Amino acid sequence: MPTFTNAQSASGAASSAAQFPPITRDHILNCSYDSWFPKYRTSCIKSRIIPLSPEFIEYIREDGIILADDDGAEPEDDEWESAPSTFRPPVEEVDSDSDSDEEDEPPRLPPNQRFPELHQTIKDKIAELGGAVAPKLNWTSPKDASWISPHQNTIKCTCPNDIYLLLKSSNFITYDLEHAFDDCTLLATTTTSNNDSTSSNGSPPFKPVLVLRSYFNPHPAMEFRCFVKHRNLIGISQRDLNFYEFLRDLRADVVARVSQLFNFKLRYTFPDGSFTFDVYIPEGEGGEPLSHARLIDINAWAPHTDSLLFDWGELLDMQVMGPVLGVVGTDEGAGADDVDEDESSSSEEEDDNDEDDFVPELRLVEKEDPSAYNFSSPQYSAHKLPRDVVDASLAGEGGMRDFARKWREMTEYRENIANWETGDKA
Ligand SMILES: Nc1ncnc2c1ncn2[C@@H]1O[C@H](COP(=O)(O)OP(=O)(O)OP(=O)(O)O)[C@@H](O)[C@H]1O
Ligand SMILES: [Mg+2]
Repeated sequence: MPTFTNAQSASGAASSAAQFPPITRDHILNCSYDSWFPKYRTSCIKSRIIPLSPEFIEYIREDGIILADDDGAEPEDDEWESAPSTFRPPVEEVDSDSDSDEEDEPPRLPPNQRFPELHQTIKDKIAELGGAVAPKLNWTSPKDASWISPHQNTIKCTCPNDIYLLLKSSNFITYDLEHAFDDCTLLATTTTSNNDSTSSNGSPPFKPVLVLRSYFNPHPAMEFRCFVKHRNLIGISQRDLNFYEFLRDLRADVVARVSQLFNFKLRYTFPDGSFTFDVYIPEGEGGEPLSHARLIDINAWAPHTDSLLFDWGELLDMQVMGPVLGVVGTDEGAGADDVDEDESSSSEEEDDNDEDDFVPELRLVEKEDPSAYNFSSPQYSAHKLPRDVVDASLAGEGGMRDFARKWREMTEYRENIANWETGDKA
């Protein structure tokens, strides 16, 4: 969900100056997976939504990574045995062996002891979804942490520990917990709080959920982000900003499949008139080049949503017709619920052939397009760790273990030097 400089499009820089209509907490909440998935279930990837307890959120937030120890995996050597389920990145923290004025914290328990029911539910849901899932929280997936995955640089998870490792290693996930409402320009009138993302008792001001989606191998060329303004589909952009020659021949089919999903499902039913949605379009069957578009995600019409090959400025300036017949109001201004269910269900199947429809522009990366080459660094590189870590993770469990040992030696060596220099020899 968040945009970060290295992941942004070449046009992204201009978006900061763009004038967005007021953004409310409802606009953001309407894009939370649990808000829209039940309504569009038949167009989505098979998913399960698991409400998260405060203990789980605390676990995700805290430093250090303690994984469950109930998966039956036996440590292979003594080094690993000394730290069977704990791997701590080098964060600033007090060494438990060193003298400290601070009170000793009680030892942290692994997830299977800390929130056993939730841990079991996650196991059960993974099994229900066929044994492999792609996780996310309400808005955001941990795609910046795929480097640490044991499943070849993907967000594929086959056990709860895979999920914990991804969630705890991801900076993007922190966005959901700490910054989800940062873009809001209108404060909630019914609460005394500002748009802080934590309430006075420290829990998020929304119902945190873990979303598990049945895992498949998406072809990145067939992922698109679609922009909706005043209930008109105005633009479609490739999500993966590489050049794919074969997409040229599929232009008309891509627009047709996206329009079909939009007109039949989303257009009059989504609570806001302006939003973006992400789709995946699988290969077709029976002579059809493409199958139905699947809804992957819905994102707010807000600066934190990456506009990819469009510029937010041009999307905001684009002139579209006013409210479409049968829809009451638009999302201009504070109101978010501008269509009710009765209206939406009656008009859902009727408008595929609206003659006055805005023709959406499909933007693809062209062969000589600087967008494809403008990235001096790969996506999410700002969130990656040193090459050593990546190599270690790619080398599988053994590689990570070896890396953990080297890391430990390195930090111990540094601590010894530091202690020695301050005269506090270890
Ligand atoms: N079920 C799935 N199986 C495999 N990969 C998936 C699945 N669902 C999503 N993905 C991959 O994960 C990527 C990110 O998913 P998603 O769009 O839900 O994350 P996000 O954090 O909301 O992204 P953004 O910040 O761009 O809005 C998708 O582009 C897709 O490549
Ligand atoms: Mg998203």
